[in-house]
Amino acid sequence: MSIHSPVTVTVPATTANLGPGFDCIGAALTLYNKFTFTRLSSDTPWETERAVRIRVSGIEANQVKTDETNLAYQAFLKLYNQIGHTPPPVQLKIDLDVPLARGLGSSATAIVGGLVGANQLAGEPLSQTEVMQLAIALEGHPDNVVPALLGGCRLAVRGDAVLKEWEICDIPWHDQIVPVVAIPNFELSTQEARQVLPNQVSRADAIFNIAHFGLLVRALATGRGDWLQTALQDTLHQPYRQALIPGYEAVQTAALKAGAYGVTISGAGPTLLALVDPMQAEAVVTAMAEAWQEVGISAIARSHSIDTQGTQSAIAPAI
Ligand SMILES: Nc1ncnc2c1ncn2[C@@H]1O[C@H](COP(=O)(O)OP(=O)(O)O)[C@@H](O)[C@H]1O
Ligand SMILES: N[C@@H](CCOP(=O)(O)O)C(=O)O
Repeated sequence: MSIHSPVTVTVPATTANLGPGFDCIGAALTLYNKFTFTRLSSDTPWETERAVRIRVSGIEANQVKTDETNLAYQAFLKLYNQIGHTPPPVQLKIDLDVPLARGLGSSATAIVGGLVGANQLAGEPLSQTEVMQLAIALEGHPDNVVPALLGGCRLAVRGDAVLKEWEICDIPWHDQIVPVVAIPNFELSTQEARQVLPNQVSRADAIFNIAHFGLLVRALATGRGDWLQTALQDTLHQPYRQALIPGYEAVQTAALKAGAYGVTISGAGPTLLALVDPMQAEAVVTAMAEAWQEVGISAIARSHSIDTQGTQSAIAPAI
């Protein structure tokens, strides 16, 4: 069997929405999934039956599909379809550190990992912007795939008659604002968490979110932690999703009591995100994990940094 150079794609987790920025803003975190694609020649027996062989390791590995319906492989196929080439048979190794269906962008890592891996194997026919557009189309919203691909905190604005394509803005994030995530041991799929949202909102709610989003962006840029509790308030998704997250109130209260600037749902949940001063990070981590424990739910809490690199790919020497 001849095996070509493996391509390893490392994709960061994300925390999307950041309160009032529903479906628009997200930040990459220093927590990663790895996707390694190895193109195989078509002269081996198993390859005549199956186009892909998938191995998954790391946390919750047994929950990830290992057949053709795997999301990273579907994204891989999408890119080949887009460029009009027949996808080669591949071996895909996935190493997981991002927990599934917790609001930390695991699906975004799979989509970005599959697209970038395919683009590399195909000799980079698509630009990063074209890959990003495919990723947004596959995920259905930009706020996790864009920071996963580009790193940092990113605002995505849909194109219109003037701006033909998505406009992506880098949102400055002050180094004295630390993200703490508290991840409970139950899943909440993004699909389920979107089903509870109303299709229409009132003018008052729209104005509320516009004002709070402006405050959020200024607070993140300037390090005005005292603005964050207010700035993270939202009327578009959080009021409807809280009921899907047992322990929400208790964990939020505990984090604020321990000194967090503010608390919000990470992505579609159930992970809760606290923004904190670096000196308070440890106390907030402990308080959030304990508060969840007290309502009978085990949880892992930890602080991260904002990943500024985005998705990285590396080609290993041919075996
Ligand atoms: N590494 C992966 N490989 C393949 N599929 C994945 C991977 N990570 C996540 N997924 C798919 O995405 C689903 C979770 O997506 P979603 O509900 O949007 O949650 P999240 O908030 O983690 O993105 C998983 O149930 C799985 O089907
Ligand atoms: N804006 C989306 C974000 C989903 O992010 P994820 O990390 O939960 O996939 C939403 O809130 O539905």
